[in-house]
Amino acid sequence: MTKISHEHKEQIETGTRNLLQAIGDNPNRDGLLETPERVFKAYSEIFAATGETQFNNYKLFPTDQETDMVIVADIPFYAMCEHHLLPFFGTVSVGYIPDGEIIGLSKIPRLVDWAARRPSVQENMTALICSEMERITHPKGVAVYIQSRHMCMEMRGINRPGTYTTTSLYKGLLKTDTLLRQEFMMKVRD
Ligand SMILES: Nc1nc2c(ncn2[C@@H]2O[C@H](COP(=O)(O)OP(=O)(O)OP(=O)(O)O)[C@@H](O)[C@H]2O)c(=O)[nH]1
Ligand SMILES: [Zn+2]
Repeated sequence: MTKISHEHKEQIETGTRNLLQAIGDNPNRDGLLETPERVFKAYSEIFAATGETQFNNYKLFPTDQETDMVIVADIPFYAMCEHHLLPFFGTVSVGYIPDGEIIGLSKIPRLVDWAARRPSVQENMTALICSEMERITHPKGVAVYIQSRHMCMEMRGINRPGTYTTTSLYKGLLKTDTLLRQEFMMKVRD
């Protein structure tokens, strides 16, 4: 994943100082002196895949075995909502029915991290993981299910701690075959 370029370091640091000043704090007090640089470092990680449209860090293996469905369930993720720049976090479950090619299993959590490391909303993150699984593995079907808590709904605004939002997207056989879809949901839902 690319990082925020060094030429943008100054921009983020100045922005952070302005923000601290605007909320009524003093960016020059001891406790805040290194904060702008820390924010730059943190955002470099948290937003590392901003603007990237294709996930490239994967490996495929040919297979002539018949496999009904491969599921990687409960992959933890942390992302930032694009409306408030506050965290939303939870788990992603990905299922797919291979068609002659399988993806290295660890690449699925890597895909989830890549999709999460940009300002986004849960629905778009769900769609991005799903469309990249389709593009990369050319499967007979894909399912993506996300369960997430949104800090913008918990620590401000409507203030509803503990509420969960679920989103899902089904393609191919997992959209058209109710039994397969039920099997996926049974395996990923507690
Ligand atoms: N659909 C969707 N909405 C989200 C997501 N993250 C945050 N939101 C919502 O984005 C909306 C933004 O609404 P606005 O009315 O523009 O912003 P706001 O005044 O801060 O809204 P409140 O949160 O209701 O105080 C809110 O309803 C948030 O709950 C997400 O991942 N998906
Ligand atoms: Zn939000």
